[in-house]
Amino acid sequence: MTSISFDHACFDAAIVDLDGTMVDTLGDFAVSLNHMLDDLSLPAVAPAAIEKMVGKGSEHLILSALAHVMSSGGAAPQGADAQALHTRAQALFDRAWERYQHHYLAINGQHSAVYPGVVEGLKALRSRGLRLACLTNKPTSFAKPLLAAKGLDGFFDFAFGGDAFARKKPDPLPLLKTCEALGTAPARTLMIGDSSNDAKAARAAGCPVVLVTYGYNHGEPVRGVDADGFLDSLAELDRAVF
Ligand SMILES: O=C(O)COP(=O)(O)O
Ligand SMILES: [Mg+2]
Repeated sequence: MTSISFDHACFDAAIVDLDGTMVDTLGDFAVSLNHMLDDLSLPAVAPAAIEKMVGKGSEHLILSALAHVMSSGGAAPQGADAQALHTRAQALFDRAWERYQHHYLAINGQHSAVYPGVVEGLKALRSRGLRLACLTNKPTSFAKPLLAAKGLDGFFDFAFGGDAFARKKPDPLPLLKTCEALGTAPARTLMIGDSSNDAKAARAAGCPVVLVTYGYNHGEPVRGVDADGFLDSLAELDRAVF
């Protein structure tokens, strides 16, 4: 159940996160990363480990996966060992990114599913006259075909990826730029996400923020994050926000 209640007159627009909020993309991440690791003759990484690495963009995801398998998936090394591991992972980055991009674009959406309640929630927001933008940390070239493949693109006036602006969430810049594109004030633009990244960016930008309880929050309980409310399904937006 939801613990929020907003008057719809509070909002002119909503900014909606993609991975972990609208689409469960863990399968796409696992397939693409493991093809990439195989191309580099490195061992595979389990989806449970990948889930904790998602949300901070592709560069972070690739470096985390490389470091994870290069440390044999054991306890994260500390201090000088961690630095040495990061340097080794960084040395493989360019080749890894090229392989990852190749594989991701080849399978984009095939191992992913729209979460229950998403379409109902987006329809409710639109029917109240809110403008919508999708704002994700994944590259725009991955995000746009994914939204189209899942039939979600028609809801959005804009779709911006992690490479659309100079900095990614949790920096407030992408939210402020998205509000600018939408022509709405941050205080009247609701952020809907699944992680502390979304909430921190929203707080710093001055946007109200609600988080879904089913996504990826870097392996931490999402209800511990500072947000204005939590939703078990975007379908709850119909009752919670209006
Ligand atoms: O890190 C990613 O690629 C996913 O990011 P998102 O949760 O902002 O959509
Ligand atoms: Mg997310």
